Amino acid sequence: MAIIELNNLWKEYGDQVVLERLNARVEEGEFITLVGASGCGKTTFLKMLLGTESPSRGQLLLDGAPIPDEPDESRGIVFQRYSVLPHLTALQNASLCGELDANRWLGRAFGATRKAIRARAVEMLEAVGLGGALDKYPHELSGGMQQRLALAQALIKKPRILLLDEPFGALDPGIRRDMHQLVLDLWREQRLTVFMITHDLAEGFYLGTRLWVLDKVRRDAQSPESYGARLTYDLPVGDSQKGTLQAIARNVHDTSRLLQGATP
Ligand SMILES: Nc1ncnc2c1ncn2[C@@H]1O[C@H](COP(=O)(O)OP(=O)(O)OP(=O)(O)O)[C@@H](O)[C@H]1O
Repeated sequence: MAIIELNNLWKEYGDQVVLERLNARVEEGEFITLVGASGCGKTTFLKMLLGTESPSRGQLLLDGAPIPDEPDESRGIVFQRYSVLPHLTALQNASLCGELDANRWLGRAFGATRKAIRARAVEMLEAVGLGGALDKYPHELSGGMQQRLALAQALIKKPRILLLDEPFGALDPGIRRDMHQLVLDLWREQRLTVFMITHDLAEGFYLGTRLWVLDKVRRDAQSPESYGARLTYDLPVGDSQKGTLQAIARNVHDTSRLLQGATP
């Protein structure tokens, strides 16, 4: 059975159609990279996978059942901007989720429970290359290190699905390459299913096992909100012929201009 299934999935906000008629099946272990013009609905789709937004029409299924309408342990997420707490050290940040689970009121665990939570946090921080920075505060970490910490936090509860919303967008090219390797290693070692948004088509082709393009097929310059984006390409990795790359770039560019109010 597919881990994720989209059946005629739509998302609307009031009169604005953001996503329309999405259909796809994703098997466990796939690495989907998502590209599309700014405002096309990529983050909205990720939020539906996370459970903080729900479909307007159609179905979004996890293991054949509707996605729970709250985030849970099966899905972890990393955003573009650092989502770590500034007043906690790396180790405290990574332990926080477990401590909150153990004691909702105090946000602290005690005794053997605390020891186990800390051990898991250290293990995860070592896995993302932060073993030497356990006691550092976020402002003492570089941008890349902060994203490593966010990854550790997202993976601490052993999710099956990892959602990445342009996690490397704010990083320098050299650091980005290191992060690519890290994400590929984590994906393989932890047998994750990954959905990653990127603005960088080359990154999408390089990292994914499958590339999705969200784009508006129907366009109305007078009323760009009447139509939503659809899945216009669903390509296996390696299908990186120049013509395909150029066609995708052109379509995404046209949609960008439309969304920004320019005549396409
Ligand atoms: N909670 C909301 N209420 C109303 N409209 C929303 C809401 N969330 C998103 N939208 C609208 O949905 C559209 C898609 O937004 P979304 O953030 O998913 O785009 P995106 O493709 O991720 O863009 P970017 O690449 O710039 O991050 C936008 O027009 C946005 O204004």
